[in-house]
Amino acid sequence: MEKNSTLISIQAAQALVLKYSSVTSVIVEMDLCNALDYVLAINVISEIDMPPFRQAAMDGYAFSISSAITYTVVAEIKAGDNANPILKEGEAVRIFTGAPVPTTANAVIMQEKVAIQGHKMTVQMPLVVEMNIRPKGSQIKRGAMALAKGTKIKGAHIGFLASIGITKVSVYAKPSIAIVVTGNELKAAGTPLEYGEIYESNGTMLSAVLQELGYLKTSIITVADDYDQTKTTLKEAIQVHDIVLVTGGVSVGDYDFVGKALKAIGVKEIFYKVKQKPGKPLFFGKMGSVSIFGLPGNPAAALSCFYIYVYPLLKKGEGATNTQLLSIFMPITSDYDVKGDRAQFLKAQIEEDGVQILEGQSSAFAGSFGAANALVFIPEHTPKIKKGERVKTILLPIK
Ligand SMILES: Nc1nc2c(c(=O)[nH]1)N[C@H]1C(S)=C(S)[C@@H](COP(=O)(O)OP(=O)(O)OC[C@H]3O[C@@H](n4cnc5c(N)ncnc54)[C@H](O)[C@@H]3O)O[C@H]1N2
Ligand code: MOO
Repeated sequence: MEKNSTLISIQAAQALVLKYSSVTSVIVEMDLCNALDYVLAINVISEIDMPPFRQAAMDGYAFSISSAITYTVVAEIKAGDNANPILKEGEAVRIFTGAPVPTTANAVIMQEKVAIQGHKMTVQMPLVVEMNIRPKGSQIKRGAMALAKGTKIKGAHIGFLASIGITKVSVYAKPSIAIVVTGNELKAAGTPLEYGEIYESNGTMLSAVLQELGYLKTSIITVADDYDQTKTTLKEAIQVHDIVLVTGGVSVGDYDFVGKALKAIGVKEIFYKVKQKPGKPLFFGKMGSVSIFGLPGNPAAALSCFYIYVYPLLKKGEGATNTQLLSIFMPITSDYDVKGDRAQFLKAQIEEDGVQILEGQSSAFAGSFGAANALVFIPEHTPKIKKGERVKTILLPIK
């Protein structure tokens, strides 16, 4: 990492992150019930027809339509019954939702639409062949694709795959992610602060945000502002993780050891410093297949950089084609004076009539991020934005 590297543009930095990241190559088989938020690596093919038999969709009566309007009820079939009685003309069975419809019946009438007298059932509505019968395989046929490779597995997918008897799926392994927080001033919450200390929050925040995105394999490692310790810690973290997010120590101060340490252990710098606010001192490097981000220590800057650069890398790893966060153009709700020349990401809240840029834009303040559901992107050299002007609004992937 060179102190005087030229700042690169946001677009160039984003392109480099994608260039140096790839779809996760490790595929693991796992129990379906644990597969939430994993990305399917191999298509799932259904081994059964669903439904596996002609299924009653209503509680009522099943019969074969004839010219008669009154039928004799000869049997009862409920869900789970293994029964397929042969119905003669004029005969019906009492049937319940989910039960197998006899092969010899071609209609189910709901019980609200019949009159019953003893064993006689009289239909009180026009009949249509196959009414209220879910055809065998109508949801999915045996041999058809149930879920395509590349799908991020949601709760509904798990339900559908369970319905066709799938118990295991092959998914891309999730990367293991180290969050290395640097700084002598950092103290774990729970103990009183000495003068000059602050509570560590970047590690906790990034781990929570990763968890929100479905990445649970994270470890938070703390290191003091000490060159040798920083080197050893980073080396160890890189050896056993796929992605290393370092926060703090990436700027130019005498005690900012991250860049020097990364260089000394052989991390290849892909870029350092981006023409943006916040997050100017952002570092991205590679060591073998491991991606290393040096995020700024300022919490809001670290989180901005996470969404703009780390998120796309994670999406690429999942095999997604759209790796950036979704963005839309929206009018801003009041005039905004832009400070500085760098392109900016401003914490913002989408409201009914547009997007509001929030108070508290300092990269040291994490609080306003909590109120934000979007980041407004302001291109470089924009002095002022007038109320109603449409601005690029990046939607945050928050729950
Ligand atoms: N002479 C210059 N000074 C600075 C520049 C510059 O260009 N020239 N850039 C500024 C900008 S912009 C940023 S951003 C910061 C980034 O610095 P570092 O990444 O080296 O971060 P630190 O100095 O270690 O910390 C910055 C700030 O954040 C607090 N911090 C750090 N880690 C955590 C944590 N885990 N949890 C909570 N808070 C944390 C730290 O105490 C500092 O207050 O550099 C500027 N300086
Ligand atoms: O670029 Mo720094 O991230 O503004 O505070």
